[in-house]
Amino acid sequence: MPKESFLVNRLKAVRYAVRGALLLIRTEASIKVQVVLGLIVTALGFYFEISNTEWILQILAIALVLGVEGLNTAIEKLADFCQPEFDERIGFLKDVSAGAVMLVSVAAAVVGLIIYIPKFF
Ligand SMILES: Nc1ncnc2c1ncn2[C@@H]1O[C@H](COP(=O)(O)OP(=O)(O)OP(=O)(O)O)[C@@H](O)[C@H]1O
Repeated sequence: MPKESFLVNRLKAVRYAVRGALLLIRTEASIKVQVVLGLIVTALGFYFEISNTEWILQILAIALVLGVEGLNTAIEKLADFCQPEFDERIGFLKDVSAGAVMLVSVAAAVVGLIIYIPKFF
């Protein structure tokens, strides 16, 4: 079978990644909540006509939370697949992974507060 070109391989990788992102949004409750929050702050961004720098920080914050949340979901699924039984090591792994989500979420919330508190008050 002829080897597929670099371009075809890259296009396939993009297709799989888009499928993964859609699966994540369709199946994971936590991601749905994060997506809704992302849409709300995006609407606020348009309403308050935030600056380019504020848009960049807001987009990075949203992408960081969704990205880390996605990786956390993948780690949880992989852990459940590798060890469905109770195992302290799996508990540690899942706690650390959830902790990473919490850290970026707190940072994103602080970014949001720094942008919007002055606009509301
Ligand atoms: N197999 C296991 N062995 C030991 N502890 C586990 C195991 N599975 C889950 N835990 C503990 O329960 C916590 C919650 O795990 P769970 O897989 O339900 O994640 P979750 O955060 O509820 O996921 P979701 O994003 O689906 O709501 C983990 O952080 C961990 O402390």
